[in-house]
Amino acid sequence: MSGKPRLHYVNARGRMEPIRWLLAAAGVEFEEAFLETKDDLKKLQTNGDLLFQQVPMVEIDGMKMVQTRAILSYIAGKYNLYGKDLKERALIDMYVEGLADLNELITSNFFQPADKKEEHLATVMDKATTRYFPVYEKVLKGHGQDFLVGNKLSRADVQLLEIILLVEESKPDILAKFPLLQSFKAKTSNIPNIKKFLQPGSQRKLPLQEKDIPRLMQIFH
Ligand SMILES: N[C@@H](CCC(=O)N[C@@H](CS)C(=O)NCC(=O)O)C(=O)O
Repeated sequence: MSGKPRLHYVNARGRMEPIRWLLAAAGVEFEEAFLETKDDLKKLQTNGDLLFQQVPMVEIDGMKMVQTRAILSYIAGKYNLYGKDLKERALIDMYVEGLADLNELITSNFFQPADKKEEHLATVMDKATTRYFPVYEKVLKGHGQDFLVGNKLSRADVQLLEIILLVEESKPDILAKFPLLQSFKAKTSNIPNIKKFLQPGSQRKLPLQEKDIPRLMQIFH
């Protein structure tokens, strides 16, 4: 055992990607064990390694943690990315849950029938522009800091940057009307640990391709 957290998931973004992002932002090196087949998943299930028979699973500090949100909370708490008190934590949780909702909308686009994808994506982008991004723009404005909460980086900032970049893959000008989010993006992308994670060849995963979907379905269904 190297002592590094060991991530068990498929070689794709999915539910593990925010965990990769958070560890990278915290400057924590991690190892990945990719599930290639349904048998790999079955093996973990049979060994009793997965509390609810599901991944993501992260081996960390002698635990085999499952449930994405629980894993993220643990990492955020451990690496001081979760606010300085309960009130800051409450704000961080609200901001993060909003981002999780937006992320879910984006991800659901993959599962739309081919002839509905374009229309669905337009609806999602509209929601991003009218419901979600205005909130973060307003928070940054009201708060007057480079970060969403307090005056230091938190898991909310890390997840906001992840989602901005994700949305920009479908709509590169999505931040056109959000000047504070533009400077937020520029500044947080330049934080050394994050900058490193954004370089090609890091453990950050590429967008899911249509051709990968059958392979992932075969493992999970
Ligand atoms: N609430 C869980 C859901 C985990 C989940 O749905 N995992 C899927 C892969 S993304 C899975 O393991 N599916 C296999 C199964 O349910 O048997 C979390 O957030 O971690």
